[in-house]
Amino acid sequence: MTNIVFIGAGSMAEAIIKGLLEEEKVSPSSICVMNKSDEKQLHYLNAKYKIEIMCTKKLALQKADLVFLAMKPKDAIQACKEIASFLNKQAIVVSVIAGVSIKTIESYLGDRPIARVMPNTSASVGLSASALCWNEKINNVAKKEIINLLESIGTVKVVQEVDMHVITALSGSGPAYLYYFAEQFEAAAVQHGLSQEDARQLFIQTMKGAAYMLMKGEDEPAELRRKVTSPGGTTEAGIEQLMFHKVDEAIFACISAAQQKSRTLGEQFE
Ligand SMILES: NC(=O)C1=CN([C@@H]2O[C@H](COP(=O)(O)OP(=O)(O)OC[C@H]3O[C@@H](n4cnc5c(N)ncnc54)[C@H](OP(=O)(O)O)[C@@H]3O)[C@@H](O)[C@H]2O)C=CC1
Ligand SMILES: O=C(O)[C@@H]1CCC=N1
Repeated sequence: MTNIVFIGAGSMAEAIIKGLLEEEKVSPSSICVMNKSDEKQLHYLNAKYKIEIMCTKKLALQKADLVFLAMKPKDAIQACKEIASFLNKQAIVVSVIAGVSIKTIESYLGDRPIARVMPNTSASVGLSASALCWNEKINNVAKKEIINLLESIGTVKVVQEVDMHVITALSGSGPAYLYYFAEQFEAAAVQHGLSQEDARQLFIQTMKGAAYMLMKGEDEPAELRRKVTSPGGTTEAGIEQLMFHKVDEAIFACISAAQQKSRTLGEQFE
């Protein structure tokens, strides 16, 4: 993939660009990024990553091998209309847009190779959990190239498109839930007298250690929890409060609402 164009220059585009460049999978000069109007953001990206920003839409898209659609769902139709006539026939379109189906994108960009990926912002440190699906126009060579490229920003799971809504809710939005937990646990520890610095460091390391234990996969999550929870001890007292306050129901409602929002966002454009 020698020429990559990003349509959209926000958080997700930057996270992917940062991950790709850090892995040296592509050179800065092979990436061109454009947005709707925020020139300051383009200059920031150019200064930080040395990627191209002054590209002419028509020329950049005519020679693009890969085009990332990285705008909000509400801007997707307008953006697709703006690029449709300039895209070359071979260009592979990779959409990171939440909710919007491949079929909808095909209806604006025509019958061409289109993939949909749901990454997350941990792409910027090479730790995205990306889910990927595609239409039948993507050949095996292109599949391998896309997977190879996305592996430079984290793990890649090839999935059925129908699963993308719940995946968006789980791992696309997921980092935000964990940051929310970090905020709340830190605040609670500070209210009980710990310094913010100590609270943050201890909680981060706790999340990292727990994630590592889960990754090793030697025990189920429930068994790992049991090993921490001494009968009549502190963990039991804490978990009882999580159960009393129905955190399980809150988490179910969180995933339900997020996946439903993904469906609704997509349906708006069908
Ligand atoms: N943020 C996240 O954690 C994740 C986001 N996503 C998906 O990624 C997409 C982008 O999200 P995010 O990066 O957070 O959004 P941002 O708001 O940060 O960025 C959106 C970008 O799209 C640009 N844009 C809007 N309209 C057009 C247009 N017509 N032509 C070119 N560029 C345009 C904006 O330009 P300007 O600023 O000039 O208006 C801006 O650069 C969304 O669809 C989201 O669902 C997926 C996974 C995770
Ligand atoms: O909040 C959003 O809509 C996007 C999609 C997944 C993460 N952020």
